[in-house]
Amino acid sequence: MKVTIADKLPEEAIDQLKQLGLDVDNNPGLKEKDLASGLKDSQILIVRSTVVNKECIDHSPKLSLIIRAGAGVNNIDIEAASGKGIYVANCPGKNAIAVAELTLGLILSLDRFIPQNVSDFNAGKWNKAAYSKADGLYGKTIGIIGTGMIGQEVIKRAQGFGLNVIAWSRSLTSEMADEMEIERAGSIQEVAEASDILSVHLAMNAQTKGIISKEILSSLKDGAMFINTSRDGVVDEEALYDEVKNGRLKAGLDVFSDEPEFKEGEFESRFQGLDNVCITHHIGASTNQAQMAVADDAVDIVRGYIKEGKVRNWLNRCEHTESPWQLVVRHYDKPGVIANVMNELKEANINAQELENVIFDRKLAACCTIQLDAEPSEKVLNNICTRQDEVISATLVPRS
Ligand SMILES: NC(=O)c1ccc[n+]([C@@H]2O[C@H](COP(=O)([O-])OP(=O)(O)OC[C@H]3O[C@@H](n4cnc5c(N)ncnc54)[C@H](O)[C@@H]3O)[C@@H](O)[C@H]2O)c1
Ligand SMILES: O=C(O)CC[C@@H](O)C(=O)O
Repeated sequence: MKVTIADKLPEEAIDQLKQLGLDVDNNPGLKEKDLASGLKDSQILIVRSTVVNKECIDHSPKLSLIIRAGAGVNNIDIEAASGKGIYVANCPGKNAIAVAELTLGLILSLDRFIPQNVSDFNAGKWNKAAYSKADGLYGKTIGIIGTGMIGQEVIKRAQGFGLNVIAWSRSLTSEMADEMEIERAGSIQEVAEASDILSVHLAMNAQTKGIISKEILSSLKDGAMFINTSRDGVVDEEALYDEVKNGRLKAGLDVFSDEPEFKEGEFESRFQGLDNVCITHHIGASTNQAQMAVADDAVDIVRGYIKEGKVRNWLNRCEHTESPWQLVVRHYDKPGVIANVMNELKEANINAQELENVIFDRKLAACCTIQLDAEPSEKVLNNICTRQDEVISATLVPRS
């Protein structure tokens, strides 16, 4: 089995994949356009930020598993993968601490002008007067949008700095907020109005696109900080640019729309040269600790897939098959038993949507659970049970 790695992974992870007996095509320089012609003979693709588009998926006949060595999966066309029966999995939470650490770094940098201090120092300029005008963080309010893995790590660290935390998240309950010792808000707007710092930690998808709108940004206090370490698309970047250009807001960004796809080289951005903006090179996840944790997780997903046929963190599984019936067939463990059951269902024009076969100790008997899109008749059930040397029992259970 072949695995292609289209981004940089630690050597240790590559060695572990080889030890699993895989043919490893380690090609960290591959870009979206290189993948578009497809992966001719790879069953597994591991990427970080490299875009995996529909063309790649449509032209990769053997591809069966795509692993995002990271959290966000908006660089993978999941819909196209689902249409071709390709598993998509990610490594959630493994880089959350690293991103939270950077988030606090951006906040401190903006408050204490750290990048400008260093840059002036290196240019041989001493400017203590200019850099002695920080506000300080203690006792201020940070608003967190999205209390997933990263949001929660940011909250802990912000509390360590003596910041008050107010948060909005679609699944944040009062009980959870009490446990985290934070204030729960009813809307993003409410958070923005109360915050000196607004930090966004949402996944990027159709519902979160532009969710930090012009209105949200304009309801931030004068001089407030906006921090984005999630994805550029969650914020109305035009509105953000206007707010920082006119000096009303400060921004700390690890993600922005004209982020280069290449790893090293010259580039231009309208955010360059603004003193109230601190931008990093999409390095939220890029600590050795996080990269090792993510890579270990990716290898573990591959291991589970090739050894047990199971994909951990499988993201594009249909949550509800809507199959109204479940057929539970206890049977003797021998060749052709399930094929014969399936044949009876096929003759009755019944579709089996999901199927799981498990085997019992002593390897004599097994149990096959099949989700069906229609109710089999008595006759079909009797036909299945007729083969007494194969089937022990067949029980039909309604799923609703
Ligand atoms: N800067 C970096 O290097 C870096 C590294 C890791 C992750 N990220 C980004 O940060 C994001 C968050 O990462 P995480 O590990 O906290 O993920 P997570 O899955 O734990 O949290 C995602 C959050 O987004 C919310 N969300 C998702 N869909 C939503 C919707 N439709 N409406 C409202 N809320 C929605 C969830 O409720 C949750 O609060 C990732 O998706 C990724 O884009 C960036
Ligand atoms: O791999 C990276 O460098 C970025 C990863 C990050 O954006 C993520 O979503 O996990």
